Order: sequence, then C-alpha cells, then structure tokens
Amino acid sequence: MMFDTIIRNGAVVLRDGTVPLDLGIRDGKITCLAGRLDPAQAAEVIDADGQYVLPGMVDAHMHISEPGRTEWEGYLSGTRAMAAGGTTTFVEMPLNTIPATTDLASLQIKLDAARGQCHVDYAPMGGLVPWNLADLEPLSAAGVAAFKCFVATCGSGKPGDFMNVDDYELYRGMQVLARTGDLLVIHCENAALTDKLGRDARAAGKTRVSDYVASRPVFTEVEAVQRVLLIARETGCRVHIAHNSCPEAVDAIHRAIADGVDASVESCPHYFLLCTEELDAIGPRAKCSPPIRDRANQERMWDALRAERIHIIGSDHSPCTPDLKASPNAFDAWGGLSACQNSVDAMFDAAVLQRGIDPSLLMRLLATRPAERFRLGQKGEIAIGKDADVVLLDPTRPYTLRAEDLYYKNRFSAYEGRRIGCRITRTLLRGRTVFRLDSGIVGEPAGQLLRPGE
Ligand SMILES: NC(=O)NC(NC(N)=O)C(=O)[O-]
Ligand SMILES: [Zn+2]
Ligand SMILES: [Zn+2]
Repeated sequence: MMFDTIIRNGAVVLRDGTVPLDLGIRDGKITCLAGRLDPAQAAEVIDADGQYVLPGMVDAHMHISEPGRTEWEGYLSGTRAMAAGGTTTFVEMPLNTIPATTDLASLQIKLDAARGQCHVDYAPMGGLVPWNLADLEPLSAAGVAAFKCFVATCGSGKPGDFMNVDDYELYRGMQVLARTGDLLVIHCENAALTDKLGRDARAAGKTRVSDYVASRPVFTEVEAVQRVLLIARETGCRVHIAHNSCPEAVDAIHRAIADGVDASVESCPHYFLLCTEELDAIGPRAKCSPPIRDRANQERMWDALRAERIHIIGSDHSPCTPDLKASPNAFDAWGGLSACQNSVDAMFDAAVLQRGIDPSLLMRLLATRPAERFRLGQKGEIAIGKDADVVLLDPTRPYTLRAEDLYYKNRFSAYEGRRIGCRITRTLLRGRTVFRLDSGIVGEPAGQLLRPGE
C-alpha cells in the first residue's frame, strides 16, 4: 500500500488557497497532495465530498488546571473537547494549576499529570513570576514552548499559585529571556487602574458584567501593552501579547514591530463573536479579561483580522466549576471562558460563511501562525511532510450548541444556544481519527509531548 489513509474529494484549505485535492497520508505524515488519488492505494479511504479539509488548530492559549484544580478541567476532558472542536495541538499556560509551572519540579508534575491522558499533542509553557528568575534558564533548557507572565493582577495568593510581576521583575525576566531567545507571552492590563476602578464600581453597587467591562476600559489595556513593548525594545526580548481585545492595542503592537521589536498579536474568538451589549443577558460565564468590548469595537477587530493585523487566534479556554460563575456579582465570578471546543466551527461560521473571509486566512491565524511562532515546525499546515493533523468541516450542517454537546469537565459555555452554521465531522491526529461526529471520541489518548524547535 502506498498510503495508510486517503482523504478524497474535499476542498483542501492550504496556506494560500482552497483547492479540490486528495490527500495521501502515510506513517502519520501528509505524503501526497494530488488532484485524484486511486482509492485502491490506501488501507482506509475517507470521503470528504462537500466538506472543507482544514489543518488542525494549534491553540496557543489553553489552560488545563490539572493538578491542583482538576475539578475545573483535566487533561482527559480538555483534550476531548479540543479533539471534538478540531484542535490537534495546544500550547499550555503555566497557571491555574497548583503548583503553577514555574520551575523544573512543577514542570515535571505537569508532564506526569499529562502523560497518557491527552487526545491531542501538547507543548507546555513555563511561567515568569516574581520569585523565579533563577528558574527561567533551566525551564528554557527543558524545552518549554514559551514563557507567560501577567502584568495585570492575578493569582489567589495560595502557596504554589501563580502571581503577576511588577515592571522591575518583568524587566529582569525579559533580560534573561532575551539571552535564552525564548518567547514571552504577556497578559497586558494596567494592574493599579483595573484593580481600583473595579473597587470603585463594587463600592457603587455596579456589579453587572457590563459594569465589570466598564471598569477595565480600553486605555488600561493599551497602556500596559505599550509599557511592555517599551521594555521588550529595551531588552531585546521576543514577546507575544496575549488576548488583545481592541484595535488600539493591535495598532500599538504594529508600531512597535515597525520600530524593530519582535512582537506578535493574539486575539480570541470571543472578541469577534460576542459584544458588551449582550453580556448582561449571558451573565458571568462571559466574564474574562481583557473584557469583551462593544459592537463598534468588534467590527474594528474584524477589520484588523481581515487585514491580518491579528497574527494568532487562541481560545483562552480558562474553565472553572459552575459555582464560580454563579454569583450575581460579576466581580466575584471567575474570569475566563470555557471555549476551546468552538474556536474552529464558530470562527469559520462567523468569518468564512457570514463575512466571506478567505478560509486560508482564517486557518493561518488558527493553525499556521501559532505553529510557527511557538516553533512547532511539523504542525499547523496542510503540506507535504507535515503531521497529518486534519479536520473535516461540513459547511452545510448548522447546529445549535447545547450543553450536552460539550466535552468539558464542566459542561457550560457562553455560546450555549448559539446557532453555528457549520460542523466538524472528523478530526485526525497524525493520521489517526481521534473524533467522529457520529461516534464521538475515537481511541485511547495518543497525544504526544512536543519539543519546540525539533
Ligand atoms: N487565570 C486565568 O486563566 N486567566 C485567564 N482569564 C481570562 N482571560 O479572563 C487569562 O488568560 O488571563
Ligand atoms: Zn491572560
Ligand atoms: Zn488565558
């Protein structure tokens, strides 16, 4: 047999265009792309007639809170949700677990927890916190995909939990990472302003989700982005600005890039799919930071996406138990969306089906660019020699998202009740089917730990 699997008759979304092609897969790699392949040449033939054939999403922004807060999300449930949602690789944030991933010992704890439990491939990040300057080089040598820090306030204060850095700690950390060459992912919001504006709102009894949004105005995000970029320029550290919510922040990053800073722009599906005007109806499950902004902001974010001024779209799946989203006071609720299962279908619907955006452009943001930025060279693209991480999406199969469709440990989402105009019917990881719409998750967890740069 020439191939293990052939995927026939699909509309294959390549880096620069969508082409009717057959795909030949052997030993987990894409080995052939051709107009027509003879089905007799493969052990398994998958008919993708009428469907798009997409590269699996490379989700650069995922929180799995195992161990320590495993009741929020575990590797098994989280990676099932990703497989069902068309994500085949994730880069994992170093926080929400106890302990946070800030030294070699805590990295080992994460690797031990993940082993044998992941249905998709994974690459952990290390954290930069106020006390771990000496741990950055060992973590870099251990092969973490990147580092992450917060300049906004974060952490519970519990022993072992994550914590934000101040400007001095950021500067020192960036000096080290400039030497090692690692990428630093940064959550940018002005800590003093957002903390104290939030305190004022609470004191005034303004506790709806829209009040929470108003307590974190655009300029508090932009100020932090600009400050961080200034320190990046000073130190030469490569930076990736996480979850940009507004065009002003995107513009600030592009000005820094023009000025020679090695920086990249991330945003998330919820900034394109939701807006402040609907948040009080959805409630605290749509609370996140930076917050979801108004409809006019959202339209300008779509303009930035069309112009490819957004480089990467990551889910920022930051799940929790339902009780943490139950408080009527939005300030008390957990900040973060359960979202990783619907990055591909909801964005494909909104971008390609509703707005006529080129599917290749969308998949560059969801797959190709994150693979490149996080040095996952075998991922992120349908091309000869790449891993056969492939998603079949049916654009004629709308559905309404229900809680029972979700694979999260806690089955809720801000998108419940949303009509999504297309559906993922199959996901392959390195050539093997890991999800089928008609039968659910397929096979035992076969996800592998990725070593960036290899
Ligand atoms: N601790 C978190 O998971 N935080 C996350 N939460 C959001 N975005 O609301 C994040 O990435 O900042
Ligand atoms: Zn963040
Ligand atoms: Zn996050």
